Amino acid sequence: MIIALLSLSVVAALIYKLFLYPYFISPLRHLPGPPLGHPILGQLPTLHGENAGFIQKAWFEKYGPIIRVQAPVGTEAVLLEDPSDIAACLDNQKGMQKSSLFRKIAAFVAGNGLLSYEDEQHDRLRKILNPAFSLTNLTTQMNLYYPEIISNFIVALDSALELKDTLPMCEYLEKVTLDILCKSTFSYDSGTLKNESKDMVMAYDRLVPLQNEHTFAVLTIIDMIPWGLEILLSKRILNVFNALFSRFKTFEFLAIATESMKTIRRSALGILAENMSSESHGPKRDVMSTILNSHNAGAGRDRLETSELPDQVLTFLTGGHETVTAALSWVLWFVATNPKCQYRLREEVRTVSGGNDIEDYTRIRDLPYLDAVIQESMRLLPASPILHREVMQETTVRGVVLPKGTAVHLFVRNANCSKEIWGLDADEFRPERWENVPSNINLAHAKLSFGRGYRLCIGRNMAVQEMKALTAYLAFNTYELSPAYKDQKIHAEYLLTYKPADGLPLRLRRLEAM
Ligand code: HEM
Repeated sequence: MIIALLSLSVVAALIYKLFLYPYFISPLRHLPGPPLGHPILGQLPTLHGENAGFIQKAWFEKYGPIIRVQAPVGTEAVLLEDPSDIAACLDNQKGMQKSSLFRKIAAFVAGNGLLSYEDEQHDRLRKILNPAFSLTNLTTQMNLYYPEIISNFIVALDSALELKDTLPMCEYLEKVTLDILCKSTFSYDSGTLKNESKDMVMAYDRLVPLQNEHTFAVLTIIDMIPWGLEILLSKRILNVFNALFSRFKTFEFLAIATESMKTIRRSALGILAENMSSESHGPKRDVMSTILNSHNAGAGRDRLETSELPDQVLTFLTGGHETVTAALSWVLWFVATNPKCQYRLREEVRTVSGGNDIEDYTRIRDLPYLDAVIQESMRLLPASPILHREVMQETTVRGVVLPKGTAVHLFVRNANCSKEIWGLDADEFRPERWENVPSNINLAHAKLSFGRGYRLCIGRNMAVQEMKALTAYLAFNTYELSPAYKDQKIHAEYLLTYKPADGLPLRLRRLEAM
């Protein structure tokens, strides 16, 4: 009898969620939008994938700048693509916050930090961490890896090129960006380019592939059960049931992630303890050492607890590695497929290089065409093409009242390609557009690839600096890049970052010494 009643309530709840609510009750049901899609998954399969952002372009063209779609299991999402709407949402700290599902997942894979916190916790941490990313500190951090790690990259490419002329560029970029990130954020030699097997790097390598559709599907479904995700991802449950999880394919990722995170936290604590010791601490100027200095000097709320430190390392790894790799991959793609741009870039870099390398980074930093190429690549193919928000307090967008709890997807990639801002050739790669930006263009709306507002990417300057250094010094000063095969097209995938799905094979030819 009880089982029959339970089954009946589940069926009734499903009918309500999947049919009654979206078609007859939802206050957003009158908003234009595509058909509700798959009864369980809704439009989820079209929201992610190879052409994230652009596949929905047709929807925006057909239904207007604010549309409603069905997300999994009866949940709804509102999609926005207009740059000023997106900017307003990102500025609206009280009304909209980062989606709670994303924050729970971020807490699981990156610990307690900027990616998972909101409100006071976020404001406090941001205030403590901001100074470590100041422009003065960035220049010092640059000296920690430039040009040494970049030279290691050249060596790795050169030795691979002895065997073949086409290389999977993402593999090499992932290595060099991890080495750079570890060095500049906590003075750690991760040794990835040299294929050294370090515990922390191996653990991180096991963590990255878990960012896949399976993981997101399982976590999204469990999040639909009240407190489901909070309980499942609590430290106690993960520790006690680890062995059990590893026996089931569906939950295996939980066991792998838990073990990897433990190793990363343990290693990070060891490295930070060493950095804190008096003799090594003084001269170090990496991000974590700067934070540790204020940690030692600060008091009360302005001081990070020692227990909070390893999670900052995890946050920087999660926020700053895959994103830079993805963004750099697209720069290489555009340059390889635009010979004129490559020629001009090389000519510009030559003006500041002596011989085969550029020892002084400050000479690269201000090169206008290099800057334009990076901006243009990040405009067209941003590493984070969609930002996810959840309405916290009833909010009005374009005259539409969005009730608390509504999921809002902000299509940054579409906004970046606004014809109103950039004109009819907005979808084309044309770095020259950045050299003379008309004064009527609102740059604050034209540059959303690092987000905006209180959650604006904390590592944006570090990322651009690194991208400029690698682009100028490595690829174009010494190599000629071209597609790996005739009619090569972009094969991309999007989950947390938008990146090449095929590893970005490119042909490289070493140029004669200049
Ligand atoms: C090209 C490379 C990068 C891109 C495209 C990128 C993009 C973004 C975007 C769009 C956001 C805002 C997310 C939102 O509002 O939901 C963000 C936030 C963040 N990024 Fe980046 N990022 C990059 C590099 C980095 C680097 C190098 C680091 C650290 C070393 C980093 C650390 C973070 C952190 C911690 C946040 C959260 C900030 C907060 O909520 O206060 N990112 N990033």
